[in-house]
Amino acid sequence: MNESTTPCSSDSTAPGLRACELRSVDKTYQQGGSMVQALSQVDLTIPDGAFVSVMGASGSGKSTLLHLMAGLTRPTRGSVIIDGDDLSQSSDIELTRFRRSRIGLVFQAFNLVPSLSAADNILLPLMASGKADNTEDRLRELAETLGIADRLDHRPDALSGGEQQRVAIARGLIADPAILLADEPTGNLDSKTGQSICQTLRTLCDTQGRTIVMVTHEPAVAIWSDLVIVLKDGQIIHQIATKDHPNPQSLAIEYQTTVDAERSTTQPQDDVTTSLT
Ligand SMILES: Nc1ncnc2c1ncn2[C@@H]1O[C@H](COP(=O)(O)OP(=O)(O)OP(=O)(O)O)[C@@H](O)[C@H]1O
Repeated sequence: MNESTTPCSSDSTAPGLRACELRSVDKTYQQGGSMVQALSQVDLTIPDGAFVSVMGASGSGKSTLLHLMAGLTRPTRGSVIIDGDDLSQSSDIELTRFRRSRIGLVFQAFNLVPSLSAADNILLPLMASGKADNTEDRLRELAETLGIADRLDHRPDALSGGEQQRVAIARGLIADPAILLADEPTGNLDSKTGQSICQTLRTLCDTQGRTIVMVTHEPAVAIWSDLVIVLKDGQIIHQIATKDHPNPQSLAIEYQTTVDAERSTTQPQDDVTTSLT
């Protein structure tokens, strides 16, 4: 199964509006004397307001896909269009400006500044672009939505892992970005805290129409999204509508069946190891 075009769509999204479009994207890295093809001929459209997960084995290209959407790297070939801007045509300065104003980034390791309060960490992207004036209402509103209104004066080391990730999500949203990109946002959290972060992301999508793209290895995390994109060897091999799955186990079975079917076309069944990571 190898779908050349993958139009993600979800019942909860408005038709026609596109937050993100990748057209015939290749990404090649130079590694020593050889080239590594991290992504190959990726076509993907993510509608405004969709919550999409990206799953795949280690090295399948998930982070590369996210980094391209964030403007952290450029495609070797093809176009990456975010909120109407073609990033492959942008200069370095334009890309930096784009990242600050149009992209929210959330990482597994939170990446908060230890010496700053939660409030200042959240406001950091606005400070960097000189737009931190009159942000008190926006800061309060976001902190209340994320359940950290009473933690704003604390530094990161006085916050739990879940609270730190909520601060990181608030920082990602403070500039009202076109897309929130999350790279394994629950990877450093216990499963209960991880589930509450997933629930918060779901609520942000449902109540504020946020477009979210999240890399995860966990079916129990991916089930919160609308659609799961499955990557293998730099190609999108399948998409899974989560509404077809009553629980993470059922989603895991479709994911694994897809990956195993791809494997069986390239190697004997006896060699197949079944792992979600
Ligand atoms: N900066 C880089 N230089 C050279 N090769 C790279 C670079 N970044 C990624 N790669 C290679 O590109 C391929 C895809 O990597 P990528 O990090 O996107 O995969 P991934 O699915 O996110 O993996 P993981 O789940 O382990 O984080 C891998 O073969 C990786 O070694």
